[in-house]
Amino acid sequence: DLPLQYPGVRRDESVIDDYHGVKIADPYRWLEDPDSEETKDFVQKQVELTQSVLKECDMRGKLSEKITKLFDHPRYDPPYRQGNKYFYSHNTGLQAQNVIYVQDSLDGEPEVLLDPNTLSEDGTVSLNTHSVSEDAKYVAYALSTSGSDWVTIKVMRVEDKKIEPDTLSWVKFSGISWTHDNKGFFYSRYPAPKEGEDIDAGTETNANLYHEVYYHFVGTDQSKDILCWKDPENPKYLFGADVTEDGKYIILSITEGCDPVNKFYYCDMSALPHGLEGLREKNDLLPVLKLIDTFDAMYHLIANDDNLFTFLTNKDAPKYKLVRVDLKEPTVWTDVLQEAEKDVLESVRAVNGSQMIVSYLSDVKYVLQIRDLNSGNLLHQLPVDIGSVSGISGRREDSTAFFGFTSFLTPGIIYQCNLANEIPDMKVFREITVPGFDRSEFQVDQVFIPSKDGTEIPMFVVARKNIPLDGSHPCLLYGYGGFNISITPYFSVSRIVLTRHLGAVFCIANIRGGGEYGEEWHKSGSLAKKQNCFDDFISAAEYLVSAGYTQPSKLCIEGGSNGGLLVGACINQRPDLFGCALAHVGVMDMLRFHKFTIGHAWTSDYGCSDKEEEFQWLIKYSPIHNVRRPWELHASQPHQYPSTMLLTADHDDRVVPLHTLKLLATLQYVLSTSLEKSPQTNPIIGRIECKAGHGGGRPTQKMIDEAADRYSFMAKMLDASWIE
Ligand SMILES: O=C(NCC(=O)N1CCC[C@H]1C(=O)O)OCc1ccccc1
Repeated sequence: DLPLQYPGVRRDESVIDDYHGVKIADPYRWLEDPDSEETKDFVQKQVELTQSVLKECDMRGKLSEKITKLFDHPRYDPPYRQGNKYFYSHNTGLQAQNVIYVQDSLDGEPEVLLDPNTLSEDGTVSLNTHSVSEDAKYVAYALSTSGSDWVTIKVMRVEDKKIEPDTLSWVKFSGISWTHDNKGFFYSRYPAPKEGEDIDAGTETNANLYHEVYYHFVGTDQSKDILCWKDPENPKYLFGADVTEDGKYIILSITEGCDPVNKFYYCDMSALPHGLEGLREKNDLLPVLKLIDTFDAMYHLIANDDNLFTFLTNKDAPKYKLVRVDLKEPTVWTDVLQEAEKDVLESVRAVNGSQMIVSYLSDVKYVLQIRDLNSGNLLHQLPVDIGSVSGISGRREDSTAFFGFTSFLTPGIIYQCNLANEIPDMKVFREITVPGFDRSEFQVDQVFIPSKDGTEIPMFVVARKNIPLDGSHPCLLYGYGGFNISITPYFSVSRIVLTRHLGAVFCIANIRGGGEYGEEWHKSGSLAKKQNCFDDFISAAEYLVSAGYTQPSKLCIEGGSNGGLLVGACINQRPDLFGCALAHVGVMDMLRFHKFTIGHAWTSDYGCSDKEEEFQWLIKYSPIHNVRRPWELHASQPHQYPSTMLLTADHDDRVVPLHTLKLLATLQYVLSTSLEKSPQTNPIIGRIECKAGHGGGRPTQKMIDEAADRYSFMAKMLDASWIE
């Protein structure tokens, strides 16, 4: 087939930056302005080009139908108790957004409490977070529009569902934490942008700086909120304020990036002679005590008994451990639960008086235990399959805990764990079933493959049972590799459809940079060692070919955000190894990412081009700076780039769309010139969604439409055939 005709795009050769003496051109700098007519025109032309390619992807209809059908099953999150009521999130199947229900008891008649579907015609208003007051009289909730990170907090009375006038704006990266007098809650926000209300929040790119903590009194105007914390000397800092489970302390966690490290300040509420109102009169900040005032480790409060505080930490423990301190003797720390030999202490939930539910990550699978909170001693092992545990709910005053379980072939099970008995009994509280899904048709394997430097990389392989390893199967290899995030088994409707109807092999490579083996694993895939992520992913791809699962022309790589960077870097480094590449909302300009919205927080994994040594790391793999005509890469056997779809959305203010637009323009330009030497017939296209963001809060129909687009593109490019 003929090479695609790409839109002619202006290159401004006059934009040359000087990085520590190295001149770097940035001809598509003008694409960084989302509001310019020229950028809008660029986007429009790319949307039209992509539509013309998708029209030829004839599996789109069938994929959309199968994904819709399989997705149309009831889904629940584990319930949690607050006051004398229970709350849970539920979706009947195809609702745009999940709905929050309230019950008077676990088997009481559920009532709709918060239904975001009533807040917009197209389902683009989503519930970002919510928090019920201690007495369950109020629920405060944060709404996001079009998937932006900006949220507006509202308050509703639980009893009669009356929405209070309270409206809190310019909230971002915020929790909601109520004081136990139920008068109000702490939240975090940024100063209102100087251009005021008229921006289309989520489409702007300016940096988020000067985070602040406020306290809001229910029934008052936001202008009356109490400023509790800010730090103008450190504009990058992010703050989170929480009230302890006993209601006695306000804790303030301070981070300056995405590393698992934080400062930990606290304030004994009884030390506030006139309560929080007192702060307003004196125009003071919260009178905190600084327990931890460095960023050399993470301190996550698990429980306190008055001034005895128990923390989950990675201090001298890259696989995490539990420590305890008496606030009255802040230099004396004792170990409650030592760092494990191999497993990562992933989460701890204090429940049932002085017990705790402890979850470990063991070779990327969850292990669940009940331990004694005071001694750390093991009490019981809870039997869970290979998969992921989520949403552990339960408190110290509860003897019942709930948690969710999911895996590649398990849509979802909610377990109820009664801890009152000597032997805790785990029973199925709810099981999600998916009509038309027969798990016996599939199998899941976990393999460990050597990377370039010999490091063993775990990889999950999901396929139909007993496929012949004859290299004939379309294969989708997914990866992330950063920010201490572990990609553990989860039920994915779209991947099940691909495995069932295209005979695809779906693989997740747990490459370095993630949290799968703790902080060492994270660090060995970041900063100067970021190339390890790409080497690991390339090794995983080579294994899938050499083991006979697939062949390069049938291999598709996929990743989102930091995983989009992974895909962008890998097609530059090994264009010969893949037949297709799908990069969602990728970080593609590694020299400028820190200038936009919250990008400055990612220097903890990437470094920053403002520093010479770090510039040298970044320029070597930055996707937009390393696009080469394959002939330049391998004159002997020039291999064109894989068919590539870059995806982004206009309200993505986590990873701003300019990254994707600049890479799209660069690829289309470089790969469509000197075709005689480096033929490029594989299409390079962009899918640019409107009224959508980084991914969170996307309504069901938009998720299905995007999956149908990208996987029908993949099916076409891998020349896959449909299996009824
Ligand atoms: O930026 C992130 N998270 C990292 C993130 O979203 N990243 C990191 C790289 C690109 C993108 C992604 O992979 O989703 O979240 C905002 C935040 C909140 C509180 C403290 C620090 C930061």
